[in-house]
Amino acid sequence: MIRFENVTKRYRGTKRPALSDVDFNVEAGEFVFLVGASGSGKSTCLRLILREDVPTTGRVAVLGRDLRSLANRKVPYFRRQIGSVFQDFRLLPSKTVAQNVAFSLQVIGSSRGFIQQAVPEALALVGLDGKAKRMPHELSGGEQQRVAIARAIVNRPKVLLADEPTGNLDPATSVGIMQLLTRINAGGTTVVMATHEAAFVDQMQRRVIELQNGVMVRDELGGGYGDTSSIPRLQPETVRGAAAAAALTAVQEVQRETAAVPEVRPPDPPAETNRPTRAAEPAASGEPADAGQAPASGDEQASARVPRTNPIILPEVDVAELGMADRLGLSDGDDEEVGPTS
Ligand SMILES: Nc1ncnc2c1ncn2[C@@H]1O[C@H](COP(=O)(O)OP(=O)(O)OP(=O)(O)O)[C@@H](O)[C@H]1O
Repeated sequence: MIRFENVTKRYRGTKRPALSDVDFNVEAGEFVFLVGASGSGKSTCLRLILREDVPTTGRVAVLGRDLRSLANRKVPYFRRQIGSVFQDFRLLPSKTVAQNVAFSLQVIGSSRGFIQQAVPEALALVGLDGKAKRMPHELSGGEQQRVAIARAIVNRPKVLLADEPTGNLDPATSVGIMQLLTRINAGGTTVVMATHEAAFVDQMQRRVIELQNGVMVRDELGGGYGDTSSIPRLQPETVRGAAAAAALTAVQEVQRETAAVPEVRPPDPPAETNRPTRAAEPAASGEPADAGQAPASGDEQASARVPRTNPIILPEVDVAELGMADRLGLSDGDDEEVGPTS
């Protein structure tokens, strides 16, 4: 279905070829991950499959056609059989969800009847049947990518190319997109997906083609993402000034709380004398009540919750005085370490 024969692609003005002697064959119905570091040549592969570019040497054949001999005027017809989705969705912002999906059918001259039937079907497949009239900006990123997928498959292409389709999405949303692509593949569409998502590649155990600097270094059925040990790890590190910022926040919090506490005055003497008073009322001298007396009644407990002292008045914190700019690492040329240990 997709055949690369000793494909080398050299972009003008570059020293190193983007692809060097790449050779593989994708059969109908396969799900293939293209993996490799940034710049390894994944997108170049997809561009060659879509006939956006041609190899410098070697041959690319898709759906039985040698793309080098495909006349330019026939390229749009050829592309109708290939759906594409990208990291940045590429929706038309002024068209509704349904219009975005319908648009790809209108440009290829599909009949009104077919469009009216195919668009709702595609939106239902991607789980967006209730959102046909929404504008793209009213959707989440995951929903926008679903629209893009609906647009890519509405014409029932034989091949779906996906270039980092989850690159802009959070992990949970990405899982939904991967499930959707798996479902589309299960329906018979060949899927070729370029990705950096090691976890998905490891979990799905599909065919993996790995590129390194344009060279195909692995073609493995049921493979994982591969060796990620060379990828730098993100280590927890001390954030400069974090301790000072936390301390300032805590002080300001206390200030706010104490400022909000009403001044505590001894309660007025009760009109009646038939209730216990000693534990609830401070002594005339202002001394706190003796906690060692008889168990307090409900009233007394409520009274005991009232703060018994005047609020602590803290002076306003002068940020400049604390040298916050320095402590937050915002001043020039100051190497002083301020962190949890200082
Ligand atoms: N139009 C172009 N002109 C010149 N060089 C290009 C062009 N497109 C890509 N390249 C170069 O070809 C190499 C492969 O690029 P490609 O975009 O295929 O890599 P990639 O694996 O898809 O990277 P990423 O994961 O970052 O998308 C890179 O060195 C890149 O700089």
